[in-house]
Amino acid sequence: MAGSETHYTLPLPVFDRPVRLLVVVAPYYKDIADNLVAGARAVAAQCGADVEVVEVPGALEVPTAIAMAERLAKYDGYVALGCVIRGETTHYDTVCNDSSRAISLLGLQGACIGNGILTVENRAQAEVRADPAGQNKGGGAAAAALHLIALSRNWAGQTKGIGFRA
Ligand SMILES: Nc1c(NC[C@H](O)[C@H](O)[C@H](O)CO)[nH]c(=O)[nH]c1=O
Ligand SMILES: CC(=O)[C@@H](O)COP(=O)(O)O
Repeated sequence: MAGSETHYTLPLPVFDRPVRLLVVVAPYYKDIADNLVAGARAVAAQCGADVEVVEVPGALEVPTAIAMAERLAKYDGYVALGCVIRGETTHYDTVCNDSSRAISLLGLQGACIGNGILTVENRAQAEVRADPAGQNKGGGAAAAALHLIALSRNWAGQTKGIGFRA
């Protein structure tokens, strides 16, 4: 790890055929969301991926929209973006946990999803995490989706098949 990095980052995958990414963003905090999308777009561009962006009202709607898109069989992967900032009530926990859980369940069903929904205590924490020149969590979520797409493509056709003997 070099300089001010806080964690190791895998090199981006290389693709030999087109990649279609859908970014599903909740612009509940619009400036934060805009930065997350900018970071995701920049990383997608580095891999030559095509990007479509759709907006939903809040983080809770993000996995629902991804599930709807997955049924279209049109995208190779998804980037979930948004920001949840703790308020006065327990609603914060519901929005954080349910959006995250639903995204994870979609992933276990085979969707290639990077989760870039920020779950923070205050706006300052969100700003540094969304900033493409800061922690760039939007870019990180795009990279995660791209890595899963690459893994899934590399493994396609490598099943044991009927009658396989080790
Ligand atoms: N409080 C935040 C929300 N809340 C809204 C929910 O996500 C949802 O849209 C509503 O309950 C209707 O189903 N959403 C965020 O993205 N961020 C928040 O901080
Ligand atoms: C994260 C939330 O759900 C939040 O913004 C709602 O705020 P509150 O708990 O004050 O209603």
